[in-house]
Amino acid sequence: MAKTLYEKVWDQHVVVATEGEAPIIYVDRHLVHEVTSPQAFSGLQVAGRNMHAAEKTFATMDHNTSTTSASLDALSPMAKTQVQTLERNCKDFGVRLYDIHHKNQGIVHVMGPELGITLPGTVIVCGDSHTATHGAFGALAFGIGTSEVEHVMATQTLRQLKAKTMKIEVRGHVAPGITAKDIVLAIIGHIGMDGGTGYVVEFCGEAIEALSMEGRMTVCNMAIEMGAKAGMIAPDATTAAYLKGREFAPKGEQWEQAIAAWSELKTDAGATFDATVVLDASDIAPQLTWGTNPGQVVAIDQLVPNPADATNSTVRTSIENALKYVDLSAGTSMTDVGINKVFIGSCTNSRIEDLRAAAVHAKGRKVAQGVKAIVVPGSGLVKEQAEAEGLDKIFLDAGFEWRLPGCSMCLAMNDDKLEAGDRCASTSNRNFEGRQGRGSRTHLVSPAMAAAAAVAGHFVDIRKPY
Ligand SMILES: CC(C)[C@H](C(=O)O)[C@@H](O)C(=O)O
Ligand code: SF4
Repeated sequence: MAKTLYEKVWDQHVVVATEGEAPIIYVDRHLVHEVTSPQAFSGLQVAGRNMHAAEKTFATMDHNTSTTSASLDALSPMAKTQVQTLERNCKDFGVRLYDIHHKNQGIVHVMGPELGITLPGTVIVCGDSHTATHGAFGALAFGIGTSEVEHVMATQTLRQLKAKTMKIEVRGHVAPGITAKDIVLAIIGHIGMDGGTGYVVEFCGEAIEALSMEGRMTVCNMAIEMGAKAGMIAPDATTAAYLKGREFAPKGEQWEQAIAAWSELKTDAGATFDATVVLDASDIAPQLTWGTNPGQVVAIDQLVPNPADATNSTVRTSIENALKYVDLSAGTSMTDVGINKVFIGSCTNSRIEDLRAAAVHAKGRKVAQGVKAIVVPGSGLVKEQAEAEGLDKIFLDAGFEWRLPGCSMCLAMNDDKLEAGDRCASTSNRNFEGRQGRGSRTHLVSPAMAAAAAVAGHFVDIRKPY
């Protein structure tokens, strides 16, 4: 029977399927960070259990670490406790840890792929919703809750219901300057913030195939922002080229075997999806959110929407509420919206390609007066590479701050927070009320759009001179 990519990976991982019960699936890789692991580790401790396969678990510190100092003393008491607890737990249970002094430390969804921990056809879980990122490699990757983290630690398996399947095809090619972030924001604008609920989404089509692995990760990262359980992209030559030679990727004969196995990881002709969405890539302009969820998005040459144009009263109310919170008036041109903060980073857009795209707009320019802009590489390796390419210098010369890796301003869980009333051009993935700091406003954009906003002081259409 013809199968989708998801069904193939799923079938290869079912360990127990009992009639009337959710199946149990095998987990190949478990990623861990300091925020969602303490209770899971202590659950094991209390039960006197060991980890089933500690070597398949990889830990990093990212959410509440400091991006200005690699010293524990720079952390708040709560953050310090979480970081130290992770350190102790990893030691006690024999888990490999990339701590704040390690050169591979970074955001869990940046660090995993770049070390080759993320591989096609695997099941990857982490106590973090943006685990969907790893689906860019044709892995089935999704976030789990803390009690499930403990279950995976103890058994290397997980009880899971099978999801429905959705195909999102982006046909044709994007115009120059249009990035993966614009593609995924356009998709969310099209299907809505809950359009993917209950589904594992497979992204496909020429525009997706044309993306680098960095771009594919950006797209899958935001699968969760359309409500999907996971996002997947079939592995191909781009995937293999990215993985070759990475620390935990297969080597020698095993590499050859892996390549052969990965070539099977695609949706068969004739396989059916429960839902299909088709977009035309050439219609996609630079995107930015205006509201308080990622589906409240427009193209840069559009206006802030008018609640009066809403199709029903629920939509009207949500537009009204969002406009009130973000303090924008209907009909305002998006290019007239000024910002005072810029955040280039997060597991959506902090990889080398993202920093290169931002640097193009920073080069030889200056951050506008009154704007504070920070660039936060996603990992130690990204930072190292960016510095080798001189990107740090470009940013610093332009007046951006160049920081240490971490989640940073994505979520207001560390020192990098926005203040009430701040308006931020952010390359992250969530823009709900207070996400980057109480009373702050977030506009989600691509790295190029964020850097351009930093130098202009307001949003600009990067397709034209500004
Ligand atoms: C802290 C963590 C549980 C959370 C998540 O799961 O997504 C965070 O990474 C986020 O982006 O809000
Ligand atoms: S960068 Fe943001 S979205 Fe990604 S894991 Fe960290 S907090 Fe979550």
